[in-house]
Amino acid sequence: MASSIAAPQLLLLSHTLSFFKPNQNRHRLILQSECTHLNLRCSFHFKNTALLSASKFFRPLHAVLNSSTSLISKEEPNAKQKNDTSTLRAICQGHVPEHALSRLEEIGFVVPTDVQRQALPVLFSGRDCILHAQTGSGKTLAYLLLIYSVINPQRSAVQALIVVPTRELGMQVTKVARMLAPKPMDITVMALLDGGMLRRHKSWLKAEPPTIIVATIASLCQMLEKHIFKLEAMQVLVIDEVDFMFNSSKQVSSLRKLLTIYSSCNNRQTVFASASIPQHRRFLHDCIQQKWTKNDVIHVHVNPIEPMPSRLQHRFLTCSKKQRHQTLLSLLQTDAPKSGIIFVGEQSEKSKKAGNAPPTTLLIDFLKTSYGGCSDILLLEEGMNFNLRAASLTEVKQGGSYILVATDIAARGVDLPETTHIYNFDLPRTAIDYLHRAGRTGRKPFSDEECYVTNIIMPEEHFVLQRYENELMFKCEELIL
Ligand SMILES: Nc1ncnc2c1ncn2[C@@H]1O[C@H](COP(=O)(O)OP(=O)(O)OP(=O)(O)O)[C@@H](O)[C@H]1O
Repeated sequence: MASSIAAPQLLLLSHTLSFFKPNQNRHRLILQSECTHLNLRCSFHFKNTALLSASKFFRPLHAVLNSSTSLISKEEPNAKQKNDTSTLRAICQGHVPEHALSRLEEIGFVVPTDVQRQALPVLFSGRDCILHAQTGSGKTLAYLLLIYSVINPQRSAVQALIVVPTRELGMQVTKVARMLAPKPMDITVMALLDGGMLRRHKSWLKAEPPTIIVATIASLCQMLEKHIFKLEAMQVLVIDEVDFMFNSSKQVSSLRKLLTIYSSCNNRQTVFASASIPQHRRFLHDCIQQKWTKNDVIHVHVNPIEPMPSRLQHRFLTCSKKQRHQTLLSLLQTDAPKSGIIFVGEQSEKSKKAGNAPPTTLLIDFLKTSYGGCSDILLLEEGMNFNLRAASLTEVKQGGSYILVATDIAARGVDLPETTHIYNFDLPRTAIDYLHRAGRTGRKPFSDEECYVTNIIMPEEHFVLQRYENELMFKCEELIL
């Protein structure tokens, strides 16, 4: 860009810059208007690059340029800018540093989703928030942008903590958080997850605390109990899939302990996120009562009358228990899905004790021998070790076409945007489980591609499906093959 600036323009630029005094909040406005004057009609990211490159020709001005560009994130938007919610940049300007905004645009995140449009102003105001919006609606980016708005890269302390229920979700959130970090990274993101090398993390935490930690609760508690790091400097705490965590007998007591410790920290901001928060009024009340949030906590509930994305098409097929493998096979042959997830129920204790093979294994073996589709058939379930679980997800993400046979471990948060078909080989146990399983498809916020959720049910399960339809307000069409 600098090479396209002619000498007279540089002169004009230097003339303009000579009026700058460091620490004036108006610097950016002047820079921007002068750049427009110079016909540099490109995004502000480029304007800065152009100015910084131009500054090499004007050594004395370099310091002024650098100080003025560092002011970009601190500039107060005017009233018109404040109301502009058409782009993520417009909403985040003045809160999120320029490097993160540029990264957002490079990745292709330009237009905000509904939850981002509604929640970001609330989050930037410092208020605690319950983010309650459909699956695949972009809650992760909303809370990450809040985190990027408050952290100070110069400070050597853990400043934000995101707690997630599974290792898989943790890896995914870590990846997005790292994507927003500038290069070379002065913001570090640690994944403190079950199955990780805690000893290595311990040394890292002691030597140089990361800016952001993404953690599962068990690994996190080990570090807190050993006083490896403290919560005092933490500005933001996010609990993702909060209803799942409160419902999990393994996680709930540690979660309560964490929230209680954090409630005594100064300068705190707490965010709870999920696509399902049953009895949300009660939950809100409890949060205030227990001091897990401040009194002015806000419940951002996006599209409450439509708990699931409207472009999901729900279907069902009825067959006997014995016919289920064959029915699924016919269905796959008819649909020929490029990418799909087949959800299978967990093996009962009784079946385990009897020494039976898990239903997932039986199904995978059946599909591998009888399904001729070109997709890779992969498995994801709790019983697998962490490396195998990671390998399955990596293969799914790399391969263009996949059939993933999974238990409910893949039902929460996992983001595989290419998935177009969900099959409930076994009906989920609750309506909320249905919502999260179904929500593994339809994850491209601005796409109108049709996505299918198909339930294979036995005649006696009709009424269960109807209950889910009433509870989640959707219509399930019968499919005849
Ligand atoms: N502004 C945006 N523009 C385009 N894509 C986006 C935007 N925000 C998020 N996405 C994409 O939307 C998908 C879903 O986002 P995300 O995983 O945050 O959903 P979620 O609301 O957390 O869903 P769940 O409740 O299922 O966990 C991701 O693939 C993400 O990259």
